[in-house]
Amino acid sequence: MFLQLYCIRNPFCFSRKEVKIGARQSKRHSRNLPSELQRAKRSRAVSKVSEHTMKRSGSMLDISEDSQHSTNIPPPKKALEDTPEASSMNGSHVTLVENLPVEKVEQGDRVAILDFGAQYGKVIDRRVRELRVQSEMFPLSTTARQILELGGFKAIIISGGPNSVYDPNAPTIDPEIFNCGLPVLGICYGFQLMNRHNGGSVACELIREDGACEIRIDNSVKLFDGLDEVETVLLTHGDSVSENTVAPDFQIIAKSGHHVAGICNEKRKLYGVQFHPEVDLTIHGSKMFENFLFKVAGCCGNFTIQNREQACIDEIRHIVGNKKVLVMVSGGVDSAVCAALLSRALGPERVTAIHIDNGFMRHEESDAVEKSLAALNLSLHRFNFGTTFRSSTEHLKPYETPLDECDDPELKRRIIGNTFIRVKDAVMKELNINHDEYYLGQGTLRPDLIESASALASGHADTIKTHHNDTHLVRELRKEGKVVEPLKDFHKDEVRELGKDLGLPVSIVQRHPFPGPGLAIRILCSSDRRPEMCFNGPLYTGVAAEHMMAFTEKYFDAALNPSQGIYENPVYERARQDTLKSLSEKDRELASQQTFQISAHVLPIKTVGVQGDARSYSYAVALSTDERPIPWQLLFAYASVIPKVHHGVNRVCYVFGPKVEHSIEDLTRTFLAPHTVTKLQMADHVANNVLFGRQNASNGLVLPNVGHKIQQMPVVMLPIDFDRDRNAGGSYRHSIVLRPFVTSDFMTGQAAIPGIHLPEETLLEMDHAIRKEVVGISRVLLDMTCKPPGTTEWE
Ligand SMILES: Nc1ncnc2c1ncn2[C@@H]1O[C@H](COP(=O)(O)OP(=O)(O)OP(=O)(O)O)[C@@H](O)[C@H]1O
Ligand SMILES: O=c1[nH]c(=O)c2[nH+]cn([C@@H]3O[C@H](COP(=O)(O)O)[C@@H](O)[C@H]3O)c2[nH]1
Ligand SMILES: NC(=O)CC[C@H](N)C(=O)O
Ligand SMILES: [Mg+2]
Repeated sequence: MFLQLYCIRNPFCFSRKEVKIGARQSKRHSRNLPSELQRAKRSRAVSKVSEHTMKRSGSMLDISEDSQHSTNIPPPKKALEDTPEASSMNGSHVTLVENLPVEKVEQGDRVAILDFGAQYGKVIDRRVRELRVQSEMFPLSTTARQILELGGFKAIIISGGPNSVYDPNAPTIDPEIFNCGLPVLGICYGFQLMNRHNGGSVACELIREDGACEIRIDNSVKLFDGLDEVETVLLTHGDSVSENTVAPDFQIIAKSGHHVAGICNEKRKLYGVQFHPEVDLTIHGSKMFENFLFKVAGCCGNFTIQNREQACIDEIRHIVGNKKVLVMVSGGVDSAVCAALLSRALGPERVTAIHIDNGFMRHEESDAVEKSLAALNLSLHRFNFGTTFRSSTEHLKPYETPLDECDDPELKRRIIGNTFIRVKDAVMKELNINHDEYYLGQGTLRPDLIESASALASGHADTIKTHHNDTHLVRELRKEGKVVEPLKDFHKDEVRELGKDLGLPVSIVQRHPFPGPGLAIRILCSSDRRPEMCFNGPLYTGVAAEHMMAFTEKYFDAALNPSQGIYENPVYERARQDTLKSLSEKDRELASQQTFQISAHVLPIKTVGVQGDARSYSYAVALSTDERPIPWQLLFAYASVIPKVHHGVNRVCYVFGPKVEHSIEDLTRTFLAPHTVTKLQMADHVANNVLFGRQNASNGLVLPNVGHKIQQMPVVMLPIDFDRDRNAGGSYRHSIVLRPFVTSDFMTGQAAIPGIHLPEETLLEMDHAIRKEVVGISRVLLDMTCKPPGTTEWE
């Protein structure tokens, strides 16, 4: 089939290309849980409570700026019974200090995890424990001797990390780890360390890989026993090992294109994988851990998992003693579960809940939150501090930019997080709460801490973004021992399970998350009308945008037109293969009768992403086409491939409507002004009404409620007018990005694909309804990016 592709960004418009596209075979398997674990899951007997009935009493408080409500609540609930037979996972803690304050444990097999600052270090720990093997996380400086002296360890797992092993200052490992006789599994950075320390080398390559990819494996080795020859795995790396840089005495056991994706020395029981078996996007990751733990390391899986609910309650009682807790509740599942646990542990009379409307909530969100939390029987006070948040500044900076003049996403986050704490202090004063008698309760989860690079989660992680519940002021409070966060070792799916066990209503437990900083981060601000585009990265150091587009052209040539001669280069060949594989038979057939015209524009905005366990802040690409039906398979294939070859790009979107004709050279000046927030509130409201089937479609039909098919849908505002009159002055219009997202734990995930995860008509209706009902909208876009390389949120 032939495709005509335009890649356009001022003034480097590409010529028309005629190109060929092939077919995709994609395969998904469900995880193979070991039968023991499945039995454990089935037999999980956790005490249930019936839903509370709401009793309201109490007075209105009078301290907020706009409005406030107070709901004082009912009699203590029966404390949760111990359920020794219950088997839910026990959380673990990272050993933070460098000199191993770990007790010798006599019974059971254990696995040591060396933490090199991975985003997924605690996910490794979780997978091991799910297989009923105890695991312990250690700092990267831990030596083989220390591990052997502690005793009981049957294997070592080395995590990924944000660094490059060849950097002079990169964290390194005790080489004896590879000679101490214990089986070792190195993951990503851990694999790269293993290869380098055993005589191989690692280099930064032209093509990086972020997202789910198909690799070929040698399933005759123990690690891959029982798996298919082609497996879907998550890769996220810029450094690679190639065939001729593998350590001597190691065999290649997996390949991703021309990159080596796995090595082993079976005799020494050393295995290294470039991909991440611990995350959901590696379809058979659990099976690989099972093979490593049981077939390679000989663990017996006899670890008894403690009742996690009871562990949380014990922790709360231990920290709080006979004092009280002021718990911050957003209406989301984490804080609701946290509040329910506090209430069980301490009795509701010792728990006060506050909900703060920071001015960046969704349309009428705080009303809905108050109603939904009624089911929790809490003493709930609601306050509105919109004006305070908007004018708040970062107190650590010498210059003070108020939030509503900020365009730096990290600065916005820090201001918002610290303002939450200052506002909480004002609320305590108003409620006559004595600081000495109260702890602060927060529904902080593992991903919040890991993404904020908290020492509570890892010693060496990169800051992807500062979550509002882990800013400087929160950390100060933690140091004083004034914070209680019982869910800090949980992931979202585990919190939901716990919430269900606690008897919380489905409406709360299954609610889509909403970030604390809310719409403030989802509005991409711009103080500059004419942004400079500057690509910094391995490929673009010191090189201007036109070079990037020239590279794009070359890449698209390589991907789609193999007959032009430059394609012996394995990088281009891999890119071409990836694109070809991503097309279904049907699309290929359709494509063979048609000519596609797709434009690619690099947008002059950067957003936060997570690549190779590190933060990225890179450009977004917008694809558009006049082809109908919309060639989704092809568009999603580009979305996966473009960031691999353009290290300056971490997101790819589709622009609904006609093909974008002009390059985007200027931005709509945008700040967090009230009318801007209202505009996004409206767009978000309209999009969610369509998603949850609450609104008639433009053709009069009621679309089905499909909200449960995805886990979240950030609705984001871009300071871009795609079709503005180029002779006029600046535009006031914005565009809206829809980010429907499919995930279980939010550590990794994928963009919802029209026709697979969500009906296409739902998305088309969202586009139509937003443009019809919200004034000043240019275009609606669909984010097609996996996490990694993009995050769930845009900012
Ligand atoms: N508007 C708010 N008022 C009071 N506390 C808040 C607010 N927003 C967030 N928080 C606090 O920050 C914590 C982290 O927020 P986060 O959004 O991750 O969790 P959540 O809102 O409880 O659940 P979800 O992730 O499902 O939205 C919350 O558990 C809560 O303690
Ligand atoms: O309470 C929060 N405070 C924050 O600062 C924050 N940032 C991201 N999120 C939510 O976390 C999940 C993962 O988001 P990302 O993929 O964008 O990192 C998604 O569900 C996000 O909505 C936040 N929640
Ligand atoms: N996820 C990782 O461990 C990444 C390792 C290294 N930083 C890379 O990009 O290759
Ligand atoms: Mg939330």
